[in-house]
Amino acid sequence: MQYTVTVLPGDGIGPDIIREAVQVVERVGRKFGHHFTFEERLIGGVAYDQTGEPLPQSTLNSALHSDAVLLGAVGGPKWDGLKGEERPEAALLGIRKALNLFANIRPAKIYRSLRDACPLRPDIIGEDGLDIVVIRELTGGIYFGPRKREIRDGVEMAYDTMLYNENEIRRIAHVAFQSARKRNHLVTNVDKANVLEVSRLWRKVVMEVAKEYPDVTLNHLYVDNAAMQLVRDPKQFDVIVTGNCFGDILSDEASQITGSIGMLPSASMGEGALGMFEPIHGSAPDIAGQDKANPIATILSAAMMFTYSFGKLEEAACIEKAVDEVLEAGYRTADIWSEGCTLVGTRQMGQLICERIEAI
Ligand SMILES: NC(=O)C1=CN([C@@H]2O[C@H](COP(=O)(O)OP(=O)(O)OC[C@H]3O[C@@H](n4cnc5c(N)ncnc54)[C@H](O)[C@@H]3O)[C@@H](O)[C@H]2O)C=CC1
Ligand SMILES: CC(C)CC(=O)C(=O)O
Ligand SMILES: [Mg+2]
Repeated sequence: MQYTVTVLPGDGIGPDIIREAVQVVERVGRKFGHHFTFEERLIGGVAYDQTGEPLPQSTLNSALHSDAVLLGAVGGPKWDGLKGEERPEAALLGIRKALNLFANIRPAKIYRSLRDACPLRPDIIGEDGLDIVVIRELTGGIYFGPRKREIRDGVEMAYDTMLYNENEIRRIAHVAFQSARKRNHLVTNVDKANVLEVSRLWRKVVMEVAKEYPDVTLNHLYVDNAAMQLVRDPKQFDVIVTGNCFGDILSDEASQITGSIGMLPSASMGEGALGMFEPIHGSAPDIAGQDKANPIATILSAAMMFTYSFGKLEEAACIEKAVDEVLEAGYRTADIWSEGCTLVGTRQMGQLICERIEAI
């Protein structure tokens, strides 16, 4: 097959990790007989520096006519002083909205070889490890509601608005229930319905959608309790469905259970096959350009691209198996390193995974 992929390295460690993910995609392409055209475009701080806007139209145009988008990360202290809409993060929100990628799928798995990197007691995780998925609504909620900063009566004030309509809630709820049907038939809805009106609507709509999935059990947790339960007993979860902000925070928390934020991939999908694939972490300016970043989250995001945008499950499984085998062989970037393992940099980790793909 022939695929066009828009590649958006972005800022900080973005170029470091994207370079490795692109090599992996090329290697899988050669192995399975696919041809890729990569269109590299600007996004984030680097785009602002070169064009005066963090999300140039040429980037959006490329994404819109591609089969998929592969993104590194955006942002960093260099751009922290910019106005809201000029900031690199605004570009990320903007491209998600422009492509209508409302469903952010964030799996959190513990690799057998990384049990030592999990900070929880071994009896909490048990022999069969952990495999949960956070389904985060991605184009609504407080990151997109009306906001303002102003001075009233000499006092500086600001507000953001958490806003959802029933259609936005219904479509993400369907994604969660359909996901649960392919997994362990359990959805945990996370909201703050004891306080927030928007959460009361959210919960009502999720309960309505649940009636269409009688084979799936639905639970509800308030987000503060959910944050606590994730580290107390993460195995009680299968699919977590939640809003944009809560999902952002809970998935970072879940990443620590798996060992490192450098391990967790994501897929952002809309109604069609076009998706954007990116690690859940940010641009990690503290380690950018130092060959220290873990590229696995981005490489696993590329695996999700094969599954969700191309429907190529064998190719995705090949990448996942290669990652597993490299970890089993004891190779670790610094964030997941432990005694007795071989410390490798970003490039070597990418290279090792490419070699395994060849060998599988
Ligand atoms: N999707 C995106 O592009 C996101 C961008 N950001 C932006 O990134 C910048 C930095 O944000 P932070 O809050 O520091 O979050 P971050 O996720 O970039 O970094 C948090 C910590 O995790 C480490 N880390 C992250 N990815 C890693 C990897 N692949 N390998 C090893 N260690 C890794 C970092 O070194 C840092 O200590 C900010 O400008 C923020 O707005 C934050 C989150 C998501
Ligand atoms: C701009 C932020 C919403 C990015 C982020 O933290 C994320 O999507 O995980
Ligand atoms: Mg985040």
